[in-house]
Amino acid sequence: MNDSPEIEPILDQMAAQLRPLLAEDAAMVGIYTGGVWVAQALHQRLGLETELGQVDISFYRDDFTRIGLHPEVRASHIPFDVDNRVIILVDDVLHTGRTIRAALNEIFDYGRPARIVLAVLVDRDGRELPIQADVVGLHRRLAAGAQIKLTGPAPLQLVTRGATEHKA
Ligand SMILES: O=P(O)(O)OC[C@H]1O[C@H](OP(=O)(O)OP(=O)(O)O)[C@H](O)[C@@H]1O
Ligand SMILES: O=c1cc[nH]c(=O)[nH]1
Repeated sequence: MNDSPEIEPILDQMAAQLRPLLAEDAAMVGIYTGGVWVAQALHQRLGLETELGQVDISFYRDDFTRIGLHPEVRASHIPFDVDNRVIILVDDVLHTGRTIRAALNEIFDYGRPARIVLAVLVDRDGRELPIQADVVGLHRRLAAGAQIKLTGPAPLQLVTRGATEHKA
């Protein structure tokens, strides 16, 4: 079901919430795939000088040894020194929290940031780890089998698949 709200105003709102949290040398990292699209939009709105970083968390997944490698693994690229920096970590959907756990592990392999701020376009229910976002575009409560997916890169749209959404 394509029930996509307008994404551009949500991105504007997220950028406005992020602005006061930025230190002078703040940098941004997006998680492939959808998180990179959202990060590109926020990076541009915030006018960050540091080049956008991208991570593919496939090697850091906690089920990696069970399911193996996704056929389409992209190279992670963090083109700045993470030590002592404020890093804005961006993803499209926060669900169980396992992707964010993996991304944090990967970032810490590069160094020790001063702070990591988490921004997500959609915060849906179903957390399995104690991870919360600092900036959220929209909240969704979905039935267990349902999925909300960001399609893109242009236009960015949210598509809900599976069971019916029961509460916004
Ligand atoms: O909180 P979690 O339960 O970990 O789920 C959230 C992740 O699920 C989706 O990624 P997916 O693995 O589908 O990859 P994609 O971004 O390439 O579609 C989404 O983009 C988030 O990264
Ligand atoms: O609904 C969901 C859950 C996990 N990942 C998504 O992209 N959507």
